[in-house]
Amino acid sequence: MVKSVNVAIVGTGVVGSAFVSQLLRMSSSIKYNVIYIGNADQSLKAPTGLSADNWASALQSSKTPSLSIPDLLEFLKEQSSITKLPTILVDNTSSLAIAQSYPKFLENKISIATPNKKAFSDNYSLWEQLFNESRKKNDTALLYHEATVGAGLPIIGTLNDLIQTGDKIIKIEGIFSGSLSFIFNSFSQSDDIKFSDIVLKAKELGYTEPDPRDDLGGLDVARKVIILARISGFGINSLNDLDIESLIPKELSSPTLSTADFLSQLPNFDDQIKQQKIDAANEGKVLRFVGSVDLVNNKVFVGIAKYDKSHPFASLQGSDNVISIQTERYTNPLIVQGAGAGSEVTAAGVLADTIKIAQRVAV
Ligand SMILES: NC(=O)C1=CN([C@@H]2O[C@H](COP(=O)(O)OP(=O)(O)OC[C@H]3O[C@@H](n4cnc5c(N)ncnc54)[C@H](OP(=O)(O)O)[C@@H]3O)[C@@H](O)[C@H]2O)C=CC1
Ligand SMILES: N[C@@H](CC=O)C(=O)O
Ligand code: NA
Repeated sequence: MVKSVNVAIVGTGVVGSAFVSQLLRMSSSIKYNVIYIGNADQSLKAPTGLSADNWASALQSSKTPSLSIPDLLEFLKEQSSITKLPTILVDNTSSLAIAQSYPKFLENKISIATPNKKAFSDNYSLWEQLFNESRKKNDTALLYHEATVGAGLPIIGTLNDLIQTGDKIIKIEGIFSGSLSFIFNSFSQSDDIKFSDIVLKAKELGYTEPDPRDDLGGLDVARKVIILARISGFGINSLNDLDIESLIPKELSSPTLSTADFLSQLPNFDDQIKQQKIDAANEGKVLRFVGSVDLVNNKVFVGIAKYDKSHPFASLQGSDNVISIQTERYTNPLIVQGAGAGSEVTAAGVLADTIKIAQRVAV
């Protein structure tokens, strides 16, 4: 008999759209029953006849408003009970409110796959609720978040495997931001290119967070570093505990400045960052935005560093991430490298998690 599972998707932006299309195109021995697709405004509830080609126009013309979080939970419980199938919630938003509601969904036997970093890098109390002993033993509701670090690259699964098999993590370091990688790689390749133009290009290509200041301010890298530290047993309490180096000019750091105003004023500061690049080049070096977690001394670093042109971090391409994991067994670090942002690779990471969950819960 064919096994089935319900899938509810929130967020249909860069990652969410690619996710829905990949899911609806995928051939699989498990049947994925899409019961909800919603963005901030509209939704499709219990849709029928969806395909990779028609779902976006169906959603765009839908008159059904998106459900609030409590209403979504009730709707998913009701659908699980009508269809007698387990449900997977795929959160493709960057919403903190949705992230904070994961414990409620999990308590109600709804599994979650997500690239949203907020639940895992916010206050430690939420992390504890999600990964405490009784949650670990609960195999009716699973929580997978591979795409929260390195997008689709196998980082979190690899780290969990190393730890569960008894290895001890010594140091994790690398380039964790696809957008900053793209920005710095492009920036170091030409003298004519303007910093603000590359930032716009990274946004157009879907590499940045919904607000690119989350990338430029180092917050996105800090969130990834916190996630890796916590998985490795270093329970950083909150983002406030980290010193984060920022690329946002002080003059544009007001939280009341809109994203559009920030982007339109950024060109005024192109010369400032260009000077940093020239200073590094005069030393024969390039600038890179890096993160590291030292698990021997319980120290983290999030900021700009200078590398020799011959260093592997200096020769990255496009939006590549490179993550080096040094452990007791891997004294020469284990290295994962590849695209660390972008719609297709990230959606594939979320879809792979959805499949892993479905393989365990589908009936
Ligand atoms: N882009 C990338 O390369 C990567 C992204 N990620 C993570 O993936 C997530 C999505 O990123 P991305 O697709 O780029 O972001 P986008 O801004 O393109 O998409 C976000 C989507 O979430 C929807 N949304 C926002 N708030 C709510 C809400 N309260 N309820 C329902 N829907 C909501 C938005 O709705 P609307 O369309 O109506 O505005 C939009 O469809 C983020 O958490 C990001 O950090 C992780 C790895 C890589
Ligand atoms: N904005 C992020 C997207 C993936 O997490 C990045 O630039 O890496
Ligand atoms: Na990943």
